[in-house]
Amino acid sequence: MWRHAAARRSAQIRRLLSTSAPSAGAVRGPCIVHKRGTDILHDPWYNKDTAFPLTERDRLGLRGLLPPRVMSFEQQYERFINSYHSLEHNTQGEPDSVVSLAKWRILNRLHDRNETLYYRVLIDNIKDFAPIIYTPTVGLVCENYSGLFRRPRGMYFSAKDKGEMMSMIYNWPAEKVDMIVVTDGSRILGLGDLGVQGIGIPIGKLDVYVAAAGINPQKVLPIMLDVGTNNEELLEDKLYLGLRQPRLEGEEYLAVVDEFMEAVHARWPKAIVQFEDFQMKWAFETLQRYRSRFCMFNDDVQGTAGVALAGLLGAVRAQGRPLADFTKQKIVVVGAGSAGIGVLNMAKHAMLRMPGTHKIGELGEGHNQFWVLDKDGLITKSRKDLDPAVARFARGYGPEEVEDLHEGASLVEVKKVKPHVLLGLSGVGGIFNEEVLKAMKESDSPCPAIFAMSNPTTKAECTPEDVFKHVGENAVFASGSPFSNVTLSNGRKGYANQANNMYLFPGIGLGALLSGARHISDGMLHAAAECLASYITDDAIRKGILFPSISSIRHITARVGAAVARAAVDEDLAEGCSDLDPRDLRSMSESDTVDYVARKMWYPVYSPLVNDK
Ligand SMILES: NC(=O)C1=CN([C@@H]2O[C@H](COP(=O)(O)OP(=O)(O)OC[C@H]3O[C@@H](n4cnc5c(N)ncnc54)[C@H](O)[C@@H]3O)[C@@H](O)[C@H]2O)C=CC1
Ligand SMILES: CC(=O)C(=O)O
Ligand SMILES: [Mg+2]
Repeated sequence: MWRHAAARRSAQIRRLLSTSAPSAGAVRGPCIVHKRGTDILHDPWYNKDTAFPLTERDRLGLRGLLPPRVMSFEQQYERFINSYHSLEHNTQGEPDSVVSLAKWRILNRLHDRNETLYYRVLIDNIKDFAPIIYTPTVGLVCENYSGLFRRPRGMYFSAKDKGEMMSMIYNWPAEKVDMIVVTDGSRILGLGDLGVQGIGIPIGKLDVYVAAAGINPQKVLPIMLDVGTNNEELLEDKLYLGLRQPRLEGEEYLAVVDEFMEAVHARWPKAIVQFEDFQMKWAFETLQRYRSRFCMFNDDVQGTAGVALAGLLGAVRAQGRPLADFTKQKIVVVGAGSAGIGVLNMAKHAMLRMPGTHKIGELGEGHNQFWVLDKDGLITKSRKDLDPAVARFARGYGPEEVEDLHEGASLVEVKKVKPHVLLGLSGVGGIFNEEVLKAMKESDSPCPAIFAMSNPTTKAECTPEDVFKHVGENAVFASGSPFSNVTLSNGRKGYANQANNMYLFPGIGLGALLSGARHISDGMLHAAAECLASYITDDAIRKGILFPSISSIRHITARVGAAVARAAVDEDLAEGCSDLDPRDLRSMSESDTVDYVARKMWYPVYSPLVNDK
């Protein structure tokens, strides 16, 4: 009996692994369009521009609406890339912001016109285009969004829509939505409150979801919750497109978010909701409020934490030490906001469960390898009105502390600690100045790690050039936004790693989706972080490479997604999805799970819009 069930299950797994392989025809399915003529040309999902074959032109009422020559997808692709390169050539010498916005416009126009071509060029050139659709350019786009706005993308729920959201959600045209990224615009990257203009962030994050996790773009939904803004400049700007009122606070604010979450859940109960760029108090409050009721996570708190943990473990390996020595690393974290506290919590948790720690939990709550600073300097227990989330990491400065430090000590004073790692999530550009970096020369690590994780580029705590010059060529470096590698004095490369939550959030979302997780647990998030940490080889680490290249993002995401899905199964949180029973997932080997996840990824190809016969 048992043997029959096992045989049936392995046959089912073979079927899953063989039938869902991406191939030109299978990827989009035989979608037969009901639209005709210009309605098709104006629908970016169906539009093929000059690549409509003659049969489709005849049968879909397109004859005469296009120039006569039929171009191939490859020719269209080449034409776009050539025009992109011409734009690069023609804007040489212009200020960076002008060039970046021009690049964003040309990509955005393609996105509006032809999604298949757009996502193909994005996937194939992710390393070059990520800085345009994502950080840093997306920050510039948000800052200028009211002026750049041409046509809407995603949905907008405002404080004025109270009581209407349950019906409004049905205005979204797609029947199924898998992935939602929502913001209230209150802390956009390190740029502060940008109100409704923050919609650029959910759009950019979901583009990364499509490119990295192969989420079908018809099933993603960027959302702005416009509860007002406290940005005076925007409130006075006549062109500002959001509500011109101060932000809702307290229960009024939560009532809007509650209603939105209920509406989403009512229409798409299995959709994953990613909270993005909420100011700290609401980031934590909403996470606690919703995480066990809905399948949601906060990327800034939880995604960032996993990426930083992978970097911190990489820094231990770079020193040639065993991973268990992580518990002895001295880590200075600058910024005690949603991201900084998220990182501290996860790193602390990882220390407590480090293999090699003789007894799980032997380090105990009192074990504190962290020195945390915020805008008022070093945080100690004598700080008044300390948020309980931060209090866990406050230094006591009782007799057990060796360094002569005090409440509010500056970053330069904290050098007495001789930290192994200096990690910035402060949103303050250049705060790791020459003096601070030179102090890191005294680090107890043979290769001090400097993580300047704030975004966008202007807010990075320092540059890789500064690090290799002032800390030394033995340092390792990572930043939230991309920088170029540096040529060191001996001709070697000084690696400018990118430590951005884009390495994890697509896999967290995809793993949760494919496993049909009821909610996203700490175990699933740890599995994601550990998977990323183990992706890099010892050889690469020795060279100072702590994170893989963004070019491998699909491969990384397949692995992370599989790790997350398997963790969901282990914790009995997986309910499966359309073609997958959680028991199938349980019987898959690790590599079969990775294959399965990779095969479920959407890949952009033109599919036939009419039946052959
Ligand atoms: N690389 C990545 O993947 C991610 C990067 N970030 C970046 O991290 C930054 C912070 O984000 P959140 O924590 O959400 O913001 P937040 O506003 O919640 O926290 C900022 C923290 O920095 C502190 N701070 C401000 N000025 C300071 C100074 N001069 N010295 C020391 N600390 C100072 C504040 O007191 C606060 O504790 C942003 O720039 C954001 O773009 C956030 C998430 C992911
Ligand atoms: C990367 C990201 O999520 C942030 O800077 O907020
Ligand atoms: Mg963010």
